[in-house]
Amino acid sequence: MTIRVGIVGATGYTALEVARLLLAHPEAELVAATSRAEEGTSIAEIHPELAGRCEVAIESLDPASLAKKCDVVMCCLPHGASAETCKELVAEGVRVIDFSADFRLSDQVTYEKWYGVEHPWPERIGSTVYGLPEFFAEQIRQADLVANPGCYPTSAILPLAPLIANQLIEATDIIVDSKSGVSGAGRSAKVATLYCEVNESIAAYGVGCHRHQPEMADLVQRIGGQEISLLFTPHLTPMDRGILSTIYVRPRNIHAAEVMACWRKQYADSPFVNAVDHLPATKHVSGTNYVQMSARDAGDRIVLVSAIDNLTKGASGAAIQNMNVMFGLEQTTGL
Ligand SMILES: NC(=O)C1=CN([C@@H]2O[C@H](COP(=O)(O)OP(=O)(O)OC[C@H]3O[C@@H](n4cnc5c(N)ncnc54)[C@H](OP(=O)(O)O)[C@@H]3O)[C@@H](O)[C@H]2O)C=CC1
Ligand SMILES: CC(=O)N[C@@H](CCC(=O)OP(=O)(O)O)C(=O)O
Repeated sequence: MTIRVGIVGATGYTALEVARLLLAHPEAELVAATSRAEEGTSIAEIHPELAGRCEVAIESLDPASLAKKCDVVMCCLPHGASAETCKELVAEGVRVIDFSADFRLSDQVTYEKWYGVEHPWPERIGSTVYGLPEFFAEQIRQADLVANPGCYPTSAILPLAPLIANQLIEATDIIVDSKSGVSGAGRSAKVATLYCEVNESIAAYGVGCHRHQPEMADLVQRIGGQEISLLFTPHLTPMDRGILSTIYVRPRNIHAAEVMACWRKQYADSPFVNAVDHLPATKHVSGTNYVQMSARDAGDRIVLVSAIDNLTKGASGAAIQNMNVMFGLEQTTGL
């Protein structure tokens, strides 16, 4: 059986990456795509990279019709707008992978504090599986709705969670310093992502108030089983894609070698997580679904470095990995 996939929000960057990955997937096919602005065109007209390879028409969103055509829908909308659409799609009986942050957190109070809006479907906050198959594959397999992880959180949770779970580092002294390519900000026009703003420049943003800070802390706590506090600072860098996170932790009588050993044991059966001896760079994982991470002793700290591609393991590759789990395929199929 071929898995029939639909994309909502087909004009964006993550949608393009889903379509690109589906072209190489042996068990799944893109059958429908929707957009508010580009109804009546085709996905190849909007994304010329796909010309001659993918001629799916773009239609306006009708949840009932999409549910009839699809086994799973990739909902590639911004947070806020996404929850409402996910609710309608799930009500129509189709399985949904939500790319936004709307269902990732454990509780409504934290969501409304950090996102500044009322949640349209609060019953599903805290009862939607977080789409990180490295830890939640069993729940993902059964799910009607999967909350695909945030890009920065993926780069921090994978290195940190096993170290907290095994009590190898101090839980209240963690600094996550991340750099992202500009595609992380999406395709819609914003002054902050104009060429002259980002070219030849690196800037911090969201200092002390970025909404991925509670997501990282929440998930590391849930997986690690103890309360943590962390400080997260993102930076925008003049690259198309990629995230590099440098994470400063305080060891509890261990060295970097024990961190590497812990990761290798934890992720022995996780095909996309690689503890590597070299210091990872975004180029090492570009266009792939891999996470590379490494650890170094540095005075009274250990420094962890992780690299992912924000559009692949940070979004669309992770969604395909989740889809594979939901439909009983190997996690690596098509990736
Ligand atoms: N870019 C990345 O690296 C990552 C993105 N994500 C998340 O994935 C989702 C998609 O991201 P990305 O593809 O980059 O975003 P884009 O901005 O590139 O695309 C989002 C699409 O959603 C549609 N849209 C925008 N606003 C609304 C709205 N108010 N109501 C309905 N539809 C709307 C637009 O399509 P149209 O106007 O044609 O309808 C747009 O093309 C977001 O939630 C993002 O936060 C998660 C991890 C990484
Ligand atoms: C570079 C850049 O702007 N990155 C985005 C995060 C990427 C993302 O899409 O996060 P969500 O899925 O949680 O929305 C940001 O900082 O908001």
